[in-house]
Amino acid sequence: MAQVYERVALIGLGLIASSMFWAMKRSGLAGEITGYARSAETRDTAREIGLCDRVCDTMAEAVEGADLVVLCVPVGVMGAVAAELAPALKTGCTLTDVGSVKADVIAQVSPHLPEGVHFIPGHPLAGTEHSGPRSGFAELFDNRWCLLVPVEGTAPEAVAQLRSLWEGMGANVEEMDAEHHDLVLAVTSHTPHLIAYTMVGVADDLRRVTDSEVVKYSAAGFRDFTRIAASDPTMWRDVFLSNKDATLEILGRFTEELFALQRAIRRGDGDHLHAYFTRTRAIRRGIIEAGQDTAAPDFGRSAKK
Ligand SMILES: NC(=O)c1ccc[n+]([C@@H]2O[C@H](COP(=O)([O-])OP(=O)(O)OC[C@H]3O[C@@H](n4cnc5c(N)ncnc54)[C@H](O)[C@@H]3O)[C@@H](O)[C@H]2O)c1
Ligand SMILES: O=C(O)C(=O)C[C@]1(C(=O)O)C=C[C@@H](O)C=C1
Repeated sequence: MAQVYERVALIGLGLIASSMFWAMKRSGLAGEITGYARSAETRDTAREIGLCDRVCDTMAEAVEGADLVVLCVPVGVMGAVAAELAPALKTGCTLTDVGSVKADVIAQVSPHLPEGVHFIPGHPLAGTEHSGPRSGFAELFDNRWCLLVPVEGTAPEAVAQLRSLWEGMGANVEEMDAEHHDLVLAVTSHTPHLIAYTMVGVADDLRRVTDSEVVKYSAAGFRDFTRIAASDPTMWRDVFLSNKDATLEILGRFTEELFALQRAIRRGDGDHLHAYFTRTRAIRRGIIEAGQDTAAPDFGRSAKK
């Protein structure tokens, strides 16, 4: 595949940045890829494992001369990071991010950007419960969605170039507006994570009553919850604070449905339960038929942590 950008800078060297690096290298999508991480330990690890062509000790050095700069940090610090690197951005470059929330990131980052920089927020719908520079892999984005959220007036050529990069990394690209993105993700990703965190917390409380039986007899459904609830605490704290309104809206609806199911159980209303589960089963089948069963490919990584 042809090169899409001559110079790319990755800011924050965790799961998503490292996966982008390996995916770009797999298909020769970038000439030189520089990287910056806040901690010296992460920079040392990156150098040790060959993550990035050049690992820089300052953000300005990493960004200097880059045609594409990708913010791969938790959503709560996007604004501060953008403010720090803005003076070093090359005129005409594209700045994007991979954050899980879009409206708040746009509000944080936009005020810091100089004229002549194309800001195109993005979000790959792909991840795992692992984090850090060693957790990335080239196949992470294969056949996954990447949502781009261009702000009004963005040059179409800049959007097309970023789209080519994501397609080259294996993703299917769609454009969406920020508010819609945040509501959809509150339903499909953010609230499910909160429910998983809660369920594992409840089981942990119960463990005190049942000794270690929760772990010993953990069934497949609960184990899936524990995988999700093992996700990075900083990332997810920021997601909920950042996507507050949409998450609260979906949680409100969730609570209403939960109460209705609770009442059906108390009243012995099997018809209600059966009809509800029949409806949800059809949704799962629809996802599989559409080829969107999003179980993350493991590639042996679960053994790594
Ligand atoms: N993990 C997922 O499943 C997933 C999927 C899609 C998008 N995202 C989004 O991608 C972004 C990165 O997530 P990740 O999973 O790669 O996280 P990660 O924890 O693996 O990596 C985050 C990196 O950001 C660095 N960082 C943290 N605070 C910083 C600061 N103030 N200044 C500079 N660097 C800082 C960390 O040191 C780390 O290197 C987040 O915004 C997240 O919402 C995550
Ligand atoms: O597979 C996982 O572990 C994920 O949680 C990935 C997942 C999600 O599907 O909810 C998590 C957050 C992102 O912003 C995008 C993807």
